[in-house]
Order: sequence, then structure tokens, then C-alpha cells
Amino acid sequence: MRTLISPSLPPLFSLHLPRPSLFSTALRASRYPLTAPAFSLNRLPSNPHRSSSSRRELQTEAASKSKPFSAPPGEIHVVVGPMFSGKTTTLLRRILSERESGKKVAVIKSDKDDRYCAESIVTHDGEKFPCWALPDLNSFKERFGFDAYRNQLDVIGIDEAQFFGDLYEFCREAADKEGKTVIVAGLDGDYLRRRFGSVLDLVPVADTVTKLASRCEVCGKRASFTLRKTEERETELIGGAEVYMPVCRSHYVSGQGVLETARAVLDASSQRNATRGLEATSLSPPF
Ligand SMILES: Nc1ncnc2c1ncn2[C@@H]1O[C@H](COP(=O)(O)OP(=O)(O)O)[C@@H](O)[C@H]1O
Ligand SMILES: Cc1cn([C@H]2C[C@H](O)[C@@H](COP(=O)(O)O)O2)c(=O)[nH]c1=O
Ligand SMILES: [Zn+2]
Repeated sequence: MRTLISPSLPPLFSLHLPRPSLFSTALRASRYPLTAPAFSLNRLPSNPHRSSSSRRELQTEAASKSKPFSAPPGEIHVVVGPMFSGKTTTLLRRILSERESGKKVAVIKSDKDDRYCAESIVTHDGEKFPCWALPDLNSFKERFGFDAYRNQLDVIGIDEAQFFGDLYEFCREAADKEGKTVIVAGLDGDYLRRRFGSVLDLVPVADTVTKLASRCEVCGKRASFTLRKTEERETELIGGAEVYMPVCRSHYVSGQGVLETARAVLDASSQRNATRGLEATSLSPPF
């Protein structure tokens, strides 16, 4: 593997390029487009064939091209865990603390989650904070106002992040290019412990990742998983304690095994009942 940049030398002079590489070709073709902070304008190499005024022109041109990169870098913080583990509570605390320190904040949640209240994020303990309930994250900038987004917003909280298909693109752009701090709360896994939406895709671009735990409803131990108590099998199913319970690993494994069998039995019986005009109902937890 070849090291292209040596940390001990100034960035532009430290490239070891034995023959034209993609990097040097692009650099020549676009006349110094690399104006992100790592490539400081003061270090533009002096070219004996250029006058100092044409160097100044180059620097001005480069400075104007650097605008998209001129926002200070933002941050991405991801908070995951099963249901009832305190994700919304944690998001709320961090948002309040950012606001107390003078930052301008906004919170977004998926409009799919219509439990409790449409215009607020609400914890399972009833704490609330006003939010934008949206179908996707891309619509946020327009709804908030492009100007207000650019100039009057520092911190964005996102709750129920598993429901946003454009989560990864939105967060990366907000933090990398727009200098925003993004705090993301969502389920890492669904009721079958499969990755949920694109929350986990954020891990490589996140500054911090926190996995919270709840208490197992059966034995009181640490609960890292969510068990669905009803017969439904679709991935997305909005609900609270009437549908889901937090469980530890051993109660997930035993419960899920029994529930899957019960779902299969119910499927078969509902098919039989459908032909007789009856309907199957919900399951009881198998503990
Ligand atoms: N089985 C449960 N049913 C209802 N509420 C619960 C249950 N277990 C814990 N809670 C409460 O939910 C709170 C966490 O709520 P919240 O922050 O909304 O969690 P999350 O966003 O992770 O679902 C806990 O502090 C606890 O008081
Ligand atoms: C496990 C699981 C959950 N959901 C839904 C249920 C709730 O509406 C939200 C999670 O809310 P919380 O703030 O984490 O309590 O997600 C789902 O649709 N599918 C699932 O498998
Ligand atoms: Zn348990």
C-alpha cells in the first residue's frame, strides 16, 4: 500500500507521486480546486512562470471555489437501542443542553410515528419537545427555509431515524458540508434483530455511537432487544407497550421461538377461519 500524504510535511508538498496519478491529473485539469482546509491557500506552490498578480487571481478563484467547504465541520452522534431504552429521552436531554449553551436547535421525527402527539417528540415517560414531523429528511430544508437552515441552525435532532430512507445522505451532507451537529436516535434492529432502515450505515461517518439498554420485562436484567407480542410480520408496525416489550437475550431467544411458532399456527388457523368467516386475534407472550 502506498502512502500518499506524509503528516510531517505541509500537505501540498508532501505528495509522493512517482508518475501522474488520478490526483495530480485532476489537480492540473481543474487548476487548484482542492481548497478544503487541508489544502491551505497560503501553501499554493509558487510557479516561476506565473506573475504574482496571476497567482493572486488563482488564489481568489480558489477561494471562491472553496465556499462549499468553508462551513466548520459538524458532528454526527448516533443513539441506538431497543424500544423503551431511553433513546428519545437522551436525544431530548442533548438538544436541551445544546440550546442552553446558545445553539439553535431543531428536531425532526418521522411522520409515520403518530403515537402520542403529531407535532412533538414524546418520551414513554411523557416528556415533550416540539418537532417537525416529516415524511423524509430532504423536505426539511425547504420547510425550515433554505436561508434559515444555512444561517440559523446549529443542531438537528432526528428521532425514529429508522423510518427515514434518506438518513445517510442527509446526515453526511449536514455534518460534512454544512457544519451542523446531528444527533440521531433510532432503533438499530427490528423485532427480528435485523438492521432497521439505514441507522447502522451512519456508524462509519459518526463521531460517537451509543447503544442504550432497557430492563427485560420478564426477568429485569439488561434488555438489548425488542420482542413483538403480536402476530404481525411486517417490518414497520407503529406501536408501544401494547405491541412490543424490551427483553434480555435469553428471553428474546425463548420468546421469539415461541412467538414464531404461534404466528405460524395463527397463520394456518386464520386461513381456516377466513374460509369460515372468523378472524384470528393477538398472541399472549409465551412466559
Ligand atoms: N416496558 C415499558 N413500557 C413502557 N414504558 C417503559 C417500559 N420500559 C421502560 N419504560 C419507560 O420508558 C422510558 C424511556 O422512554 P424513551 O426515551 O421514550 O425510550 P425510547 O425512545 O428508547 O423508546 C424509560 O425511562 C422508562 O421509564
Ligand atoms: C421493534 C420495531 C419497532 N417498530 C416501531 C414501533 C415504534 O412505533 C417505533 C419505535 O419507537 P421507540 O421510540 O423506539 O419506542 O418503531 C417497528 O415499526 N418495527 C419493529 O420491528
Ligand atoms: Zn430476561
